[in-house]
Amino acid sequence: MASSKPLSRFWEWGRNIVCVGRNYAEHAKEMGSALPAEPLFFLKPSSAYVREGSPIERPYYCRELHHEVELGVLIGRRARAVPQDTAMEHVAGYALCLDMTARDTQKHCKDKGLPWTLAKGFGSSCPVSEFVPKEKIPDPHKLRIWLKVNGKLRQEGDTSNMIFSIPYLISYISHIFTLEEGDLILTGSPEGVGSVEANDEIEAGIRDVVTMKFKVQSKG
Ligand SMILES: O=C(O)/C=C/C(=O)CC(=O)C(=O)O
Ligand SMILES: [Mg+2]
Repeated sequence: MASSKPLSRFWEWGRNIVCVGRNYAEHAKEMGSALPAEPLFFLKPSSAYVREGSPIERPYYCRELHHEVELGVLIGRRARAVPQDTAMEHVAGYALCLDMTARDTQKHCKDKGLPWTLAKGFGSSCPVSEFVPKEKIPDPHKLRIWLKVNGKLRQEGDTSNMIFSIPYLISYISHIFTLEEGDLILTGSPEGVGSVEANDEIEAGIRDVVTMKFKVQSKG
């Protein structure tokens, strides 16, 4: 377990949340989506952050709220058009993250060719664990990430199965816009995504590194 105190300043700064999609072949397959030739990404507002102790809230327009467990990469130093071979120098550390998704809304957006903001960017759509400094994770591509709902295992994946590696993602994104200190990159979900209901408890972890628990808000 990470023994260090969380560096909450990273979360409090309220920086950008950049999410990568379809970065695991098995998840793209379960969604019936083609594998991306280049990274697919979208943004969440910083108000999407939620820390342990606060609930995940289902947006009023959503009937099918899904969990996606993902490794988060926290940027520690500004990255502007950086090459892959120095990209990891810009990483401060990691966090476990959930990319909570209004799946029915996302399907509607996909069908209509609309952006995914309603489906992915609502308040509390980005629960995060405590911050894990990079020194505690020698190789972020050798991690086991998992998620349980009410004690039952739903997702378990290995970060070695990412289609686009972390240096590739940092380099790619940094050629489109500058990544600032405190920005968080969600690196995509492995397979096994599924629905949660009011009062469900989500527990998730990076094996031997960190765990976190969140409750889904009851209705009313
Ligand atoms: O392909 C789809 O229909 C949906 C993909 C996602 O929701 C993308 C992600 O957020 C992900 O892969 O983690
Ligand atoms: Mg995702």
